[in-house]
Amino acid sequence: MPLGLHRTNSCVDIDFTLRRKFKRTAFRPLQRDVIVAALAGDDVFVQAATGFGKSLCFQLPAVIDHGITIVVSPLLALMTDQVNALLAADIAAGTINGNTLYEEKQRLLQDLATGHPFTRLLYVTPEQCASEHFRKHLKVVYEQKELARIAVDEAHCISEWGHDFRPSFKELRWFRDNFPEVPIICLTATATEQVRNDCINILGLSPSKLKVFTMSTSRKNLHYEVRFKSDEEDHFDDFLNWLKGAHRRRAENMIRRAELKKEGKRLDNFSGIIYTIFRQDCETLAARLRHHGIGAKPYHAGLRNDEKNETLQRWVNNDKGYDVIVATTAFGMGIDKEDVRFVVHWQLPKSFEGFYQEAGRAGRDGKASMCIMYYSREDRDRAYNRLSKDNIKEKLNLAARAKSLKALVDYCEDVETCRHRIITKYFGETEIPECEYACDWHKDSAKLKRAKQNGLQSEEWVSTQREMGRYDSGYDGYD
Ligand SMILES: Nc1ncnc2c1ncn2[C@@H]1O[C@H](COP(=O)(O)OP(=O)(O)OP(=O)(O)O)[C@@H](O)[C@H]1O
Repeated sequence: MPLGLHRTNSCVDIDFTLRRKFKRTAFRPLQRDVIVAALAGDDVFVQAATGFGKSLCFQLPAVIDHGITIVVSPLLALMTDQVNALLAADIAAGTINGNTLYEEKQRLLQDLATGHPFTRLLYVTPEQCASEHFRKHLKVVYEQKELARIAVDEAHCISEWGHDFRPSFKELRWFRDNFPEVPIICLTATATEQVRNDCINILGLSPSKLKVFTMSTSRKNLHYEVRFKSDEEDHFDDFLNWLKGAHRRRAENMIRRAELKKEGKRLDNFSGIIYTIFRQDCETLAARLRHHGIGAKPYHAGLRNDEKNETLQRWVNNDKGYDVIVATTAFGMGIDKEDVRFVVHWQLPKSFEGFYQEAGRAGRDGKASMCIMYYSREDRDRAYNRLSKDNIKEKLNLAARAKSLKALVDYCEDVETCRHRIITKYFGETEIPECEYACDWHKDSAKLKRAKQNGLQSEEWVSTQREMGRYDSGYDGYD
């Protein structure tokens, strides 16, 4: 007899659980269908925009179903954040990762060893899943028919064609090989068709029982804009003017003013993230902004853990002095702060998907938010340069990464197309996304063309400078 669970759930429970446990009044489009498929025991592949609400797609079934759900994620911040939120909702959840205290880890392992765990959702890293000790415990749970489901978050990490390939994700195939009846749900915001196929094949999702849900990657409340620059000028003033302008407009808008007052919010609490590539930029840029009265703080891997935690917490709480975080890549992934009003890329990031995910930290409450990319041809060349150096170190998926970077450069250089359209097309969508003046091209295409003409150095100038060795890569490693 197969060791899978006997499923007797009825859809009637779903709305009740949504309201009672998750304190939400209605599902977002397709969330219900995903949850119904998961509860029916199907394998599920979900691709949906950043901020769509993918977590609910495995959390709600985990609460309804009998047994434990193992959630595999590469993002430590996400695990802690989600576990805390679940515990606050009185749902038994835990995480085992590199930061878990010894006692807590032992408690969770003992819970598994009973075969009938009390924990409903256990968040683990892919590395943890590869440990023999952990696997032994999971087998006990499986034999007791208490292993409800495996959820693989950020599933694109499985594919060598993904922007964030992690070899440890490939080992997750072990679940299907050892627990063939236990359904798997995998979720991502960023998968091209190739990445999607890789996820399905590598995890061994069964074609006969697989439900694929792909939703548009489009986020219509995000306003995308590219601002052109060159090495010859500092774009700090351009950004400062934009930010001060946003503060001013808030102050002048009587209705908004009254709303903020009622909510007890500061006028200058215009929360945002600036992504930079270099640690040094985080420090200097944050200091320059502070000098101009902006509450800005740096965040990078060179800071102490307690400093980073304090900065993150105070930014999430909207404390004065913590409005803008100047961070190296990947800051905020897994942090569910809903009122981020802008995300700025100070330089060209290293992949299209990385750009999309980082920009996607903005406007998770559905309100209009800005995503500004500062682009120069010198930055473009430096990005290609770093790519080749990274590859010397890692020897990993160079072709995929070069393709992704090229797509991002094309996005920046394109002054003939809606930005939302470029993004959805990259992810293989054919439908034209809605864009109501939510990109620089739709707002004023002639102005955009002029800005490119005036703002970028010509290719000839860039190549001459390169040949003369006038700029180096400034590269000291990503965080
Ligand atoms: N049905 C719903 N009604 C209201 N809010 C919801 C609903 N579903 C999810 N949310 C909220 O939406 C926010 C985003 O959800 P979640 O963190 O799961 O996004 P995500 O799809 O994983 O995005 P990302 O890929 O960017 O991490 C959360 O605050 C979550 O509580």
